Amino acid sequence: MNVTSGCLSQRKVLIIRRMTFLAIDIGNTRLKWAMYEDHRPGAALLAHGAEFLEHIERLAEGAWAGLPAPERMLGCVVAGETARRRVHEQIELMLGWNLEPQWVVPSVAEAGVTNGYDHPSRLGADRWVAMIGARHHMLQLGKARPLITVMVGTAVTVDAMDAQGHFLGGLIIPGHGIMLRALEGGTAGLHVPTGEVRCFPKNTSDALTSGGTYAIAGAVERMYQHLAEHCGAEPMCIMAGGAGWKMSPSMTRPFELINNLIFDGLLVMAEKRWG
Ligand SMILES: Nc1ncnc2c1ncn2[C@@H]1O[C@H](COP(=O)(O)OP(=O)(O)OP(=O)(O)O)[C@@H](O)[C@H]1O
Ligand SMILES: CC(C)(CO)[C@@H](O)C(=O)NCCC(=O)O
Ligand SMILES: [K+]
Repeated sequence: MNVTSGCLSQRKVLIIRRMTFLAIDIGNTRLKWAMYEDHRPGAALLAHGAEFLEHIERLAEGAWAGLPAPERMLGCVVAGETARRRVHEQIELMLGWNLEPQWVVPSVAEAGVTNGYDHPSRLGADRWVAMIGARHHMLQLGKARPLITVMVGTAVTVDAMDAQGHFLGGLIIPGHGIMLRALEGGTAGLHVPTGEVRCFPKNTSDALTSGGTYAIAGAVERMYQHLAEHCGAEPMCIMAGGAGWKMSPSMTRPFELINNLIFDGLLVMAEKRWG
């Protein structure tokens, strides 16, 4: 009898403390989502997935069907108002989900990071969230240093923060895919298969693939130099994005590859918002 009631009350506590959290990242090409057991860094991942933007309408009947109802949701969107509205529609279709969707708007300061952009709210929400996630990672690993956050996706961004967590500014460059498509579209004779990254490319395929890769690696190297000189200290570098690993062999400085940087940033922000 005692044992049974003990189990029951334990179960009750578990149910009360459940704060399931849905994180959504609407990028330039794909929507990525992740369901966590709680809205704090390190929370257990319950489920995750990705959909091309043209397939957002599949979410409610597809990947989200059968998921536990999230208690809260925080998202990050760079794909524009229409994509955001289409996601709201999917959330509304979910039976039993009673969510007030919240979306990150870059501000002057959040979660220990300050924003040096001329117009702070015009900074891409993905860059803001990634920097907050990256700084959280750095502080967990050790002491505060200048920090470069690189995101390798449809576009590439290289963002610099000083050791105090002030965002100094950053670079936006075309992603590898856009660079190659621009060359294919803008020249008469460049239609070749993907090549290898080489120091001295001797065919068109290798020349294009290496050119794109070293354009990205070179931008990171330059930002590293700017930030090291500005701060008088060696920066740490954190790299994220689906194609980050492809850049690894071509990078010139030590860096850390982090898989779910945007989700990590959203978890940090969610904990600050909701405790
Ligand atoms: N060898 C490579 N080196 C660097 N980048 C690459 C390479 N191959 C592909 N990419 C880039 O990686 C991108 C895919 O990365 P990822 O999956 O993070 O992006 P996505 O989810 O499609 O983009 P977004 O988050 O902007 O929606 C492609 O768009 C391409 O530009
Ligand atoms: C630069 C991208 C496209 C990278 O995803 C995104 O962060 C964005 O749309 N930014 C808005 C412009 C800016 O950050 O200055
Ligand atoms: K609903």
